[in-house]
Amino acid sequence: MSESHETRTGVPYDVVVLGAGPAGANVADRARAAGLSVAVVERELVGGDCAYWACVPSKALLRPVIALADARRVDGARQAVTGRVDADGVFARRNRSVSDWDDTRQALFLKSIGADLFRGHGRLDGPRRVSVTRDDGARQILTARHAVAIATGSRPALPDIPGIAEACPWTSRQGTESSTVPTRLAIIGGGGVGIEMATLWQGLGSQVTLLARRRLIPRMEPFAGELVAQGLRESGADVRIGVQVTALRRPDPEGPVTLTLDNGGELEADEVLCATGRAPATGDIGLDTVGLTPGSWLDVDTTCLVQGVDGDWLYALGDVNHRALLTHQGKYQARTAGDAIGARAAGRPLDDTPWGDHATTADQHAVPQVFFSDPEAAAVGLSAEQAERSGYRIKTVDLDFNAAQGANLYADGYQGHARLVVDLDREVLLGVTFVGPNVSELLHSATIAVAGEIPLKRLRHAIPPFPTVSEIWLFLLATYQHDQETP
Ligand SMILES: Cc1cc2nc3c(=O)[nH]c(=O)nc-3n(C[C@H](O)[C@H](O)[C@H](O)COP(=O)(O)OP(=O)(O)OC[C@H]3O[C@@H](n4cnc5c(N)ncnc54)[C@H](O)[C@@H]3O)c2cc1C
Ligand SMILES: NC(=O)c1ccc[n+]([C@@H]2O[C@H](COP(=O)([O-])OP(=O)(O)OC[C@H]3O[C@@H](n4cnc5c(N)ncnc54)[C@H](O)[C@@H]3O)[C@@H](O)[C@H]2O)c1
Repeated sequence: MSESHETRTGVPYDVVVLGAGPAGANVADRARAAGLSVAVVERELVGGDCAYWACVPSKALLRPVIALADARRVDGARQAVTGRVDADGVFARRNRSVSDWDDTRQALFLKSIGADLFRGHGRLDGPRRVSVTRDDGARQILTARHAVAIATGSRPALPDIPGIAEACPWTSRQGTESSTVPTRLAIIGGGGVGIEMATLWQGLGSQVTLLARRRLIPRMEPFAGELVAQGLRESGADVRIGVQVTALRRPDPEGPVTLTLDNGGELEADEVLCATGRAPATGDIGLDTVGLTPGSWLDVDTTCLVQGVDGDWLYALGDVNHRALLTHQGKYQARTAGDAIGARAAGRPLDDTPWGDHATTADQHAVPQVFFSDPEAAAVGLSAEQAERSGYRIKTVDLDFNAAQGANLYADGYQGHARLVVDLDREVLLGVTFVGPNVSELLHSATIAVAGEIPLKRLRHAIPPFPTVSEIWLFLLATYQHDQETP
């Protein structure tokens, strides 16, 4: 074996973290705060997909598109907006937001907390051991006295459509890193990636066609997808719902791509973007060496311990456990698991009862999510359908936002809709959904109400300031009270 392929064995740590995305960095931080030594293994960029190819660049790209649309909704401002979005300016903003895909600052964060960074591909090598293979082939073994935390995230899942390889489709990677605006962009999939990509590329000047098998953003209330589809159509996008792509053709790699549709039609585009979900990044991380199935999502308990592995040492956080594929939930899991690792290492008892210090209870009851489309769609907790399926006795309260004067002052003819899902037995909120301009900033109030299980009688005393978009709370709660009092 050559010098560069030498295997150095047994560098000992308390905790080894696989993957330095938001989940990995946060578990490292909490484990260090508990006084444990920590190694973090990263094969690409410290910061993960979120920082370079997902949340951060997509929101940096979307913000100018939505800022312009917001200005056009206000008489007086509208007249001052005469041009289109400047794509080069938007790309420059995106490049700054991802530090030109340079992770120096994020790596310095790991250094500042006292974690050691190992660059290379990490794999489990039996219980409590991780091998790291560098790009030059050198291999090193790290051992973990207390815990290994898998935070390797997810990757785009491509659909099994004939011609997919020849078509060289974009995924969210190209959708967030491209600095070229395709003249015609076809997007397959109507989930979060599909609607955000449609909003931003239509805003940047592409002619977008969004193809969805079912309704848009189907995990939210049905009205959310309907209003987002309406907004996309008003911006000029072609939104087709109930359509399947059955084949793709791109005979000339430099030429256009043709999509065959199940309704017999064809569609030609310059690029096609697959926004068809995610697969776990667990195919090549040595799961078989600890008795787990490579390529599977990792099932975890409330402290994020992986199920089916003996000895309380293997944790999985973030996308890889498939609980909620969101940065803020991954970070929450990582903080909770980091504290649990610290407690177990010190022999302290855990509080893993619901809402305890070492329980990720919010993953089950109060996951907030915002889609930064135009209008924005924001929801926390259960939709009415999910609540009914879970056996709750519920009442829904629905209102258009124009009930609130604050909304009408925020935007002329503010269009949006809100829904409360009330648990009638306890009179607390199970879920809240808002759709409309800038509702993203309303959502945390709803998350506090849902996670805090605040009785509606008390919530009535939380007065929204006049005249803000938040006034919608006043009208929603008054409507509920009126309906309860009216026989
Ligand atoms: C287009 C898009 C937009 C999104 N927008 C939002 C949003 O606005 N808000 C939100 O909350 N969520 C958003 N998400 C979801 C969010 O990006 C993920 O939930 C989040 O990135 C998950 O964090 P993570 O730490 O689990 O994984 P990641 O961020 O994927 O990080 C995993 C890290 O592990 C590394 N790694 C993988 N395998 C190995 C290995 N074997 N060895 C060493 N390192 C390895 C990877 O290189 C990567 O750096 C978006 C997703 C997409 C695709
Ligand atoms: N702002 C945000 O919070 C945000 C934004 C984007 C993505 N995300 C997260 O990233 C994850 C991935 O997003 P996503 O939109 O890729 O996945 P998704 O699972 O949310 O949506 C994928 C959609 O593609 C459809 N689909 C799958 N195969 C298809 C096929 N062959 N043909 C047509 N449609 C097909 C599915 O029915 C589904 O509606 C999600 O879990 C989401 O929560 C979050």
